[in-house]
Amino acid sequence: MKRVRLLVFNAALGVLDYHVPDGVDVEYGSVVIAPLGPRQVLGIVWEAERLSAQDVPESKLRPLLEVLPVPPLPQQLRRLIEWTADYYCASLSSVARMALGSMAALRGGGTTTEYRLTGVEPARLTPQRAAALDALQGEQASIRELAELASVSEGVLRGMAGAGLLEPVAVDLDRPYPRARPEFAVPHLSETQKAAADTFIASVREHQFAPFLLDGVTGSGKTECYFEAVAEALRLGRQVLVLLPEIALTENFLRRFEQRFGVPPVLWHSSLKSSERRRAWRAIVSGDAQVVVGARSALFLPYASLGLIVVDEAHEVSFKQDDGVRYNARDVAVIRAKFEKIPVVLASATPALESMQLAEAGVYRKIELPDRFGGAMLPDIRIVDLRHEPPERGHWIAPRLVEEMKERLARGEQSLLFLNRRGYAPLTLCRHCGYRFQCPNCTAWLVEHRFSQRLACHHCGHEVPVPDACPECGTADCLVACGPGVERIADEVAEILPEARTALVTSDTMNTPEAIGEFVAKAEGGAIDVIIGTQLVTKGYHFPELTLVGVIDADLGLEGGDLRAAERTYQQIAQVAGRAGRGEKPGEVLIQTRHPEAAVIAALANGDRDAFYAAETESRRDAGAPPFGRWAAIIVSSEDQAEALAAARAIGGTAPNLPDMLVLGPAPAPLSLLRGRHRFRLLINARRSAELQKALRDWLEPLQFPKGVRVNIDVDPYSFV
Ligand SMILES: Nc1ncnc2c1ncn2[C@@H]1O[C@H](COP(=O)(O)OP(=O)(O)OP(=O)(O)O)[C@@H](O)[C@H]1O
Ligand SMILES: [Zn+2]
Repeated sequence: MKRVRLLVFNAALGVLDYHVPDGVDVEYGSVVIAPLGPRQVLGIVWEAERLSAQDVPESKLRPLLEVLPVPPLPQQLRRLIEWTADYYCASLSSVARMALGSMAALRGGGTTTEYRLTGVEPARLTPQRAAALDALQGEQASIRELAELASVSEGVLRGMAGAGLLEPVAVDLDRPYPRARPEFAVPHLSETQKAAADTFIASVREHQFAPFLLDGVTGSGKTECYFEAVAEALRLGRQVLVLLPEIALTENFLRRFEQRFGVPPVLWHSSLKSSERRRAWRAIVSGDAQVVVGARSALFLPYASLGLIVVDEAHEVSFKQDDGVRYNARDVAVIRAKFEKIPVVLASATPALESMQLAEAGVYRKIELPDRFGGAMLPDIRIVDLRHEPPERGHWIAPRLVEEMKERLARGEQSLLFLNRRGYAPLTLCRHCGYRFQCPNCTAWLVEHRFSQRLACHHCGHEVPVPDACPECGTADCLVACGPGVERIADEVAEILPEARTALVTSDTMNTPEAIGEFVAKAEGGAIDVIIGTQLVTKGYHFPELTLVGVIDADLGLEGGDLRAAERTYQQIAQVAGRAGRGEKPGEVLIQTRHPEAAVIAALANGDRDAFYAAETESRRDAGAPPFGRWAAIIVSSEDQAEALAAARAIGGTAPNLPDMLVLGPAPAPLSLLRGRHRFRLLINARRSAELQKALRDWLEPLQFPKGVRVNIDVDPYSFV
């Protein structure tokens, strides 16, 4: 090639042509450095006919500077990048960026320097050094990462290195990962499990596109089944990608994986240290990484020879990314499998309605595991009607649930209380003047956190200490906490069962792998009597002694204008209920509600999943909602309210008039102020036949907005705030 077209990592420019100097070898997919004005830019060599660019005469082309020493991005991945950009109305470069690791990873292996404590403990220390010594026990990372961990400046750490308190360690960036062993601990599968596993194994061997919906009740052994497919891919020397919805779940997964295959898998997520990131990326690209477990961002990496993708807890909404490229990793995983010609397994006990529909239509092959493993029964589910059995004044746990918890404690069994609300109380107000604490940057109340003694915004992170007096009227000791968060429930448990050993499980308390690991070990070892947690404890865990689950407020998720509220409530409660009675003892679930008549609550109480899906399907069909119709959202925001409104009106005013597309709005978003930006939304409801993305592009591309305005398109939105 003498002339190449590059996808460049510069949002404004996008595509540029360059000259290839003599003696330089490039292929499609090569990652290169090119000159751009006085600077340099990273680019990927792309098929010229697939990207339109300005025609520049040969003589004006500037030469490429360098081809980076990494394998070219494979063709299947380039097609996936194009598909994703097209489907989600995103720029190619923003999608392609997710395929590349750090610049350092692209530059090649070698070594990097990390630091760790030497163990020297001087007699006298500055408070900052003392704090750093405490915080950095057992850690090894770059100075910058350690500074962040210890909340001190890099200067302090450099000083400590100079004083011999920290020592440098050379880290080989390309050191290989230990090899996973498919025969390390082969389980004895039940007949149904074996049939499922054999189907997956055959499919891995075939190396053809095959989407599966693994629909198995909680505790049926879905993991064991797809592990057999992983084993087969390992035997064949192909790579496997397992996507999990949250980093918090990886800890548990790592342990199970290690028990089965003898070594942990390769991790990929946003909080890896830079050296781990480089090592993982390079191993993924070379094919050395056999099994990669990650959050959604692992989906776009340039695997050398992918043989299988698993999306576990595939119904989880966190597979949908809500900033940057607004893609749904579950859906893109299926598309990737198609381009790679491999099987993809979507595993869930509560599949999304969209997935069920695709299975029914024969697009996905449904594999069912209708029973729990080892003869365990699904738990008994009962309703506590809070209108007839209210908790005591100022309390949140109804008497019947209290009694059941006491019984469990007496028998040495575990209980789990679920409330999907972090903090102590969602609203704080002044008893004297009615003042409510609100976030200055967002349309949201500040949530009280008792442990940290702060009022915090869960949207932007704004925090203030809890004041002694009302900031409005100045009255002292007049603030009241309204409503419960998990911290408040934990207080109540301490009051009613003072002798119980409790664990509070939220993203505030379980924010490191160590904390999660410690919790799991304690819960499994019977050192915890009552677990109180948010959605973090609803899935993935297997505690055999856990026999009681209490849902504190089943109505919580049904409030608000979310189009998937009923489905989400169903999934969340069915999942948390699924933690009960997984061992030999039967489980029981009590659901506290004020709306026992609501279809979703009734379906849960009757254990009638089909009834729920049938009712939900009908209401979606009536509303033209997915999977029967499609939604897209346009979110317009600016720090200036008038500017945002004007832009939203301009968009609304030029809305296309198409027979298969209905445009609603603009209207102020429910979160009309978020991180200091004023927000307006338009919602588009389209028939399946509509060319939705094309219509959106034709509509929005000609429009021009002031610099401060952001216009985001959200195709298949999950968030309606
Ligand atoms: N064939 C088997 N042999 C031994 N143990 C098994 C087998 N199948 C499942 N188990 C055990 O049963 C428990 C439940 O299995 P697993 O966690 O895979 O279920 P799951 O379907 O993923 O459940 P959930 O959806 O609730 O997370 C686990 O502890 C698992 O190790
Ligand atoms: Zn805020």
